[in-house]
Amino acid sequence: MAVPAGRSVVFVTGNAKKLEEVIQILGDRFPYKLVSKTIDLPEYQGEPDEISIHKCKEAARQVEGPVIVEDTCLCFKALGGMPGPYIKWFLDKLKPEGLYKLLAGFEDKSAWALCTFAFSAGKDEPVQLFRGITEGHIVEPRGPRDFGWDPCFQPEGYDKTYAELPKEVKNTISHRYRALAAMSEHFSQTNNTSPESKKKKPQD
Ligand SMILES: O=c1[nH]c(=O)c2ncn([C@@H]3O[C@H](COP(=O)(O)OP(=O)(O)OP(=O)(O)O)[C@@H](O)[C@H]3O)c2[nH]1
Ligand SMILES: [Mg+2]
Repeated sequence: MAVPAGRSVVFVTGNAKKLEEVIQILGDRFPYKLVSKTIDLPEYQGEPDEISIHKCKEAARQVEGPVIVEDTCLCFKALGGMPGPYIKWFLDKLKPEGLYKLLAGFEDKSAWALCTFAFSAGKDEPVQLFRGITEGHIVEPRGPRDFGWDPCFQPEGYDKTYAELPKEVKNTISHRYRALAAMSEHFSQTNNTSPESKKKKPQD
């Protein structure tokens, strides 16, 4: 499913830090004009794919046009993948210190961050998913506190937490970067092979 050339896609999120990273990561690599809209979409329950599909359908219903949404999970191996999509509430109540303490009784501190972008061309259109995973460990919080659980997630192969790493580094290894790379690649291909790509792109 492609978006007509030159069209805008609305990124619906209530999270300013997510939006900031998406803009930094995408730069001008995305073939459509990305505009953002702040809507606090419902926090659905279920498996990550189902949640992203629901979220995207609701966004498309409200925006009535092409939309992108994103849902982030932080999954602890020792807890069978929990908190997963419920990390928002765990973080809210426990803060990064409490997330670390949650694993006190377990030797295995390994975890993975999963980011799912979901795209729909509009209301009643199908939803496409693009996923990115970064593996790491849950550690005692270190670094600036300006974004969620970043201080307690140390990506594999690094001795710094997401929060301690320069943004330029986080943004080339993160779950969000990987999911966006998959989405950009898909749309670049769709864009290059669609008949519209051979025409001059109209300005918005
Ligand atoms: O330290 C972090 N580094 C990240 O890279 C990151 N990405 C998301 N989060 C947090 O994890 C929860 C996901 O929940 P979530 O996907 O439903 O997001 P949200 O409700 O804030 O926004 P949205 O659903 O309106 O887009 C929320 O608490 C986010 O703040 C992150 N924390
Ligand atoms: Mg949310």
